[in-house]
Amino acid sequence: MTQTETTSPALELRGLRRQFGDKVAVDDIDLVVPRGSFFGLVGPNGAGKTTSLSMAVGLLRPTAGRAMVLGTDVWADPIGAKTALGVLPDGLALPERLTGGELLDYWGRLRGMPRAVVEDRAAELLRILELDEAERLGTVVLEYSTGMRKKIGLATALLHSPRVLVLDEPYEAVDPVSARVLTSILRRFVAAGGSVVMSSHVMSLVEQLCDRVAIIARGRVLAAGTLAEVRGAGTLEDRFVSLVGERRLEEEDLTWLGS
Ligand SMILES: Nc1ncnc2c1ncn2[C@@H]1O[C@H](COP(=O)(O)OP(=O)(O)OP(=O)(O)O)[C@@H](O)[C@H]1O
Repeated sequence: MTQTETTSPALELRGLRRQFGDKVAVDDIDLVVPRGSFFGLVGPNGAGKTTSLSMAVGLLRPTAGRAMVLGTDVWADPIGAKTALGVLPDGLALPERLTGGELLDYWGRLRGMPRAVVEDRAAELLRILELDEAERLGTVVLEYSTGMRKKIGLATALLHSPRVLVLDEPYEAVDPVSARVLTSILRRFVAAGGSVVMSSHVMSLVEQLCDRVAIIARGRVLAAGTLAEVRGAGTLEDRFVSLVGERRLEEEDLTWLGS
């Protein structure tokens, strides 16, 4: 490990910006995720969470700004940064005609991992994430349910034992039993010195898991800091709604529904 890696934040976003035509999806975001944190990124639909995370991990080129993983610039040294990263992107495009085990084998080889290590870890991940039955039946990813796809995506993120995990809505579509397993995995990962950045719409989950939070809306950071700093005296949901603004259904809205 280099000096920079031991002292730099897990993730650092500086002036990160992304435009799609005239639309500013991410508007000069600055965020620092200290090493060893469990960081939650929350915001309403279309806030810019996926766009920010995609730029942070080298999947989407920023219009401006920088993203650093353990001090390594993601865009200047993509291989260096990606070695340290485990990523669960939004809508992960997976090779559909492979079984989960074959997919992990392929992924491990892409990362240059020894075959035996990949085999052992893949078998363990499939068992722990309860994908082993599908594997035994030869189910290919094309036939996976939404939650199963999420789980095999998580397995690919974990396979090479990264130091920073960046997960876009990892709990979405995952059943409660598997969600508990995932929580144990992530907590153990952080306890062992890893760092997690995850986006979620489930405030209670973020409150339960994360020690640091950022609330973003319309491509800007509205609040960031420790969970206690961000939520203040109320709940995270209270703070979220007060910053983002509440929308109510008026009496005259949708009167045609159910009439
Ligand atoms: N490829 C694209 N082309 C044009 N606009 C885009 C593109 N990707 C994202 N956007 C826009 O950028 C904004 C931010 O989108 P983004 O997917 O980052 O939001 P999000 O916070 O992840 O939302 P959600 O919670 O609904 O997943 C939205 O207005 C979206 O329409």
